[in-house]
Amino acid sequence: MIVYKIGGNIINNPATLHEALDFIAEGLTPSLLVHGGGRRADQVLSELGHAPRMIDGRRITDQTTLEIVTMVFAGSINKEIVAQLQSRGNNAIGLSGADGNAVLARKRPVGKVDYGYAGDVLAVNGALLDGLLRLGLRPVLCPITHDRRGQLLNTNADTIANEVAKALAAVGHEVSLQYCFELPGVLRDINDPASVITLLNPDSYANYREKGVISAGMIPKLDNAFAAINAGVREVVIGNLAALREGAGTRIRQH
Ligand SMILES: Nc1ncnc2c1ncn2[C@@H]1O[C@H](COP(=O)(O)OP(=O)(O)O)[C@@H](O)[C@H]1O
Ligand SMILES: CC(=O)N[C@@H](CCC(=O)OP(=O)(O)O)C(=O)O
Repeated sequence: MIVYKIGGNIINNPATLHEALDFIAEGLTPSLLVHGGGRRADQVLSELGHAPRMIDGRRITDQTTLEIVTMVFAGSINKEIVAQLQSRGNNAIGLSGADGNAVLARKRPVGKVDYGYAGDVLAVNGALLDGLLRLGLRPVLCPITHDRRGQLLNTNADTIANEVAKALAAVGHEVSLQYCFELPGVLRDINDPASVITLLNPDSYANYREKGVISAGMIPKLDNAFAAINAGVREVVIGNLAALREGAGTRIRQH
């Protein structure tokens, strides 16, 4: 089983989005899709005069931001992707974390940083996702979660992908988690697409992070990737569409 995650830069470029959806729709292995859309949310927030704020790749989500990102992630992006998959013969079904209690979260406690309405995942409804897959549906999850007390929350999409992969691994599936973004992998030099780090383990990750080689949105992506591997997900691959097609990109190892 494959859990695909497509990120903000893929979604913002119609050509790459269509290419990614072609690739996902063609696959014969059962799969789920988790999407982000951080770039689109940034644009809409700015257009509405509400400046986006991020720390370490995670959004500070105040009440107005939550309302806007819900419209963007659970509304337009999720429904556009579902409609595009339908046009490719895939019976896709769009879900926020509140739908079918797919992803239960709790508001992140205020620590050094107050992230506002950011959700930390408590549980993924693996039985629901498994059931939808058995019906021949392709679940498409957006990064809006809920706390079961009526509060919607904003959760990093990489985290959702990782939690979904872990939940499916926990019910006995062999899961490959594939993060599709705009670069051919994690790079030693962000300006050199040929500098792909083909294998990362916790030590080399810590080292690259210390040197500032790995930063911004790549930090939650890799934190999640290591958490997934430690929880029984068979493989995690990070790369662009070409890399994923060829089995290239960056692979995450436990040691
Ligand atoms: N060493 C690195 N290699 C590749 N990308 C990196 C690296 N360090 C930081 N990044 C940044 O991480 C970003 C990917 O994270 P993010 O924007 O959250 O991804 P997504 O497109 O999946 O939403 C890249 O666009 C890049 O700017
Ligand atoms: C809490 C938090 O940071 N949520 C993310 C959810 C979207 C996301 O993760 O989108 P990408 O995959 O495109 O980065 C955000 O609001 O941007």
